[in-house]
Amino acid sequence: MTTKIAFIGFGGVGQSLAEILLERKEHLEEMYGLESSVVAVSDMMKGSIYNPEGLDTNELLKCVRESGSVETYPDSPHILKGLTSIETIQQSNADVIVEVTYTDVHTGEPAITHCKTAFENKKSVVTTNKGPVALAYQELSLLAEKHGVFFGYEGTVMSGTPALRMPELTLAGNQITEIKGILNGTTNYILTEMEKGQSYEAALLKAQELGYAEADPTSDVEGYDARYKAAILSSCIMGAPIAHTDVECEGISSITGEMVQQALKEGEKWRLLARIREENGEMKASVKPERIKDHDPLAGVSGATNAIVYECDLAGPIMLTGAGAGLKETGYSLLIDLIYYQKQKKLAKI
Ligand SMILES: NC(=O)C1=CN([C@@H]2O[C@H](COP(=O)(O)OP(=O)(O)OC[C@H]3O[C@@H](n4cnc5c(N)ncnc54)[C@H](OP(=O)(O)O)[C@@H]3O)[C@@H](O)[C@H]2O)C=CC1
Ligand SMILES: N[C@@H](CC=O)C(=O)O
Repeated sequence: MTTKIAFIGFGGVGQSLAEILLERKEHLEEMYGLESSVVAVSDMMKGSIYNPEGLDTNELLKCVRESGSVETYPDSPHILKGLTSIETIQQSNADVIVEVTYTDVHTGEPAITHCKTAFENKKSVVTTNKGPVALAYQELSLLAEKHGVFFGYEGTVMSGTPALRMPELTLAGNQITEIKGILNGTTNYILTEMEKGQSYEAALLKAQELGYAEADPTSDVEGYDARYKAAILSSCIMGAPIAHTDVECEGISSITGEMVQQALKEGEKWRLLARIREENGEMKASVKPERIKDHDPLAGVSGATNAIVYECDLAGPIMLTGAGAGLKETGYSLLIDLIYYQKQKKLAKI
């Protein structure tokens, strides 16, 4: 049965998933039985469109890229334009809501409300928005369970690199005692560009152009994005919810070009490191720039690549490295969730 999809937010990541679904259509149907149809898009500035019978994704992407609005899509008897995000979630016939609005690093809204509304209307959610998972994971996963729907959020930590499913599935049975890593692509890109002599400002601009940075890049450079990711890892992987405000947080805005060059001369590199560990029965987490030795595996992680180390009591330390940001990579993280949604549907769990 065709999975009907509604996009709430249609920026870089949303458009990238739409493109992947188009390009891989046959492969997804043959390999995973994932037949999908985009029925709606609702975006703050790019407008809103709904056709219960499905939209032509090629045409949709053409409209948004050429005119900046999905509402230039040709009219037809079934098409409805102008629904708000909440109306789209409540009134459309979508099975899955792809929540890809901006991450608000203080309140998690409006994404938390989008997810709740979807679950209460028996719709599944896949999202790369860190707000709902960092701030309301317990409540939202219980709500999804209560309504028998799926909640996928793989891309909220390290985009398309399976930083959440790998420990949950492949490292199952271990007790994970500590997690540390580089969890923000933008700041790692800036620091490594500064190592090559580039200025902080020029590197940040490039990270924005490449689609790595948050809508407001303060979230990246002040560490708030990585702080959300630390909170997500603590509740989803360590099983210990921690308030994001309890994560010690310092960004990279005070790191100067001179500091970066001085560290290099002394055989060290600056990296923005997140650490989550249990101390005296209490979960502690921090995000801060640290100077690490050149031979530390984390020092070799450059550009928008991220890395994470899980300290496992049985398997020992396991390090995973891969993209931490990027439109295609993050679009792909949503595809992983859609494939898992499809698997659950097949098992009649949802
Ligand atoms: N880019 C990346 O590498 C990664 C991004 N993420 C997360 O994925 C999400 C999407 O990222 P990305 O596509 O890069 O961001 P963009 O800023 O490109 O896209 C977000 C879109 O959401 C729209 N939007 C904002 N608020 C609302 C609302 N209330 N209702 C409907 N639409 C809204 C924006 O509208 P408009 O601009 O038209 O006003 C924009 O088009 C973010 O939460 C981000 O943190 C996660 C991992 C990696
Ligand atoms: N802005 C974020 C995007 C992914 O979460 C980053 O740079 O890591």
